[in-house]
Amino acid sequence: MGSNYDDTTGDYVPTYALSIPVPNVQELARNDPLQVPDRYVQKQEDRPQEIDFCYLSSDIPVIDLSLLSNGDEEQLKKLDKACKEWGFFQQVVNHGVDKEVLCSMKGAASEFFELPLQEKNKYSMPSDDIQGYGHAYVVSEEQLLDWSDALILAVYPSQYRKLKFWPKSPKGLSKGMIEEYSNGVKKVAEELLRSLSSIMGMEKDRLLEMHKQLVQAMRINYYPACCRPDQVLGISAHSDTSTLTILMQENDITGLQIKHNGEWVAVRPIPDALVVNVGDVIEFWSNGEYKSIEHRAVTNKSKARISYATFFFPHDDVEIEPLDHMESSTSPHKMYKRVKYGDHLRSSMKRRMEGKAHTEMAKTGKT
Ligand SMILES: COc1ccc(-c2cc(=O)c3c(O)c(OC)c(OC)c(O)c3o2)cc1
Ligand SMILES: O=C(O)CCC(=O)C(=O)O
Ligand SMILES: [Fe+2]
Repeated sequence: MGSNYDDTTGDYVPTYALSIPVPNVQELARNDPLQVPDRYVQKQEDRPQEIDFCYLSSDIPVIDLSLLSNGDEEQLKKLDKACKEWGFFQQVVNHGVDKEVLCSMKGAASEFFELPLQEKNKYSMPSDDIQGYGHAYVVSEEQLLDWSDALILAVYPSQYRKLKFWPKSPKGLSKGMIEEYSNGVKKVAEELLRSLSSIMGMEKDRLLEMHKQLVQAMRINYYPACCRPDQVLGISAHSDTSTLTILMQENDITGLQIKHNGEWVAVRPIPDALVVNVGDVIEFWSNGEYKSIEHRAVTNKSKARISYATFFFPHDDVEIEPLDHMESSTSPHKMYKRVKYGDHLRSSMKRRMEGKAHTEMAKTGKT
């Protein structure tokens, strides 16, 4: 497992997998809005089809964080059910992150993406890093590509930050702004981890302690409008390698879809709600009782969409394996092999995002 010296902070920061440089999609769409290059056209079976509305967005569980943090039994039951049946839930009310902070983050990020390419490229992601502006998870010249660009930043612990990738303009997407937003969603994640600890039959702080150090990274996705939204994917189907992911989406553009009982369900945004999904680490610790959710993002013809994913995950050295007490009558043995978290994260980054392939491989220990 590697680390790199960061000359802006003087710290050693973990390094990740190589990614092959690919064109900027926003520029591609701007230069030729009526064409989709072949490399972005998905295989027939992966293309977003019309969803037949077997499940509706409104079926996705909604959790009230303020009730949950007061130990409300009904919300705890709802959380347990949401994690078991969906791996995914929306919090509408009382998540505690100031609406102004959510709005400022959105305004600042759209200003960033509107900067000229030359300006944004000052923060360009090197091929041997996962931080910066560009594309991660591109592992072969033949791989089909997603219709999006991203800005990825490690936020906590602060020594993982590489400040050379933190935008200096526009002023709005400043260090202070990113920290304010990140501190807000961190409190939400910590609260949820306490409740998850309880429903997994442990002391409230146990899950947090098991991280050794709660690592937090942010990925701001930019999906340009696309003339053929039926042929491309904004982000291919995947589950997050995190413990939990908190996603903020635009209030008025639908793009996120989750796989539920084999069907894709559109997650229509609820204004100012934070969307939360269970990541692979919870799936492993819970011995598969709570599943990391497979999800993807689709594009649309008329509007660009921006989404803000914050990943929370353990320190690289933490050994992840199903907890002894999570072996149950339905899964009487440990379904996943023990793996160092850093190895799981890096091996998932060495592969293209492909649904839940990496959690399936973790069952055999061949990640
Ligand atoms: C030190 O800088 C970083 C470390 C890790 C990440 C990061 C963590 C993830 O868990 C993660 C992820 O789960 C993911 O979904 C598969 C993803 O792509 C959509 C990530 O880019 C990602 O990054 C970031 C920065
Ligand atoms: O844009 C979205 O709604 C999904 C983004 C996502 O899945 C991710 O960044 O991991
Ligand atoms: Fe994701």
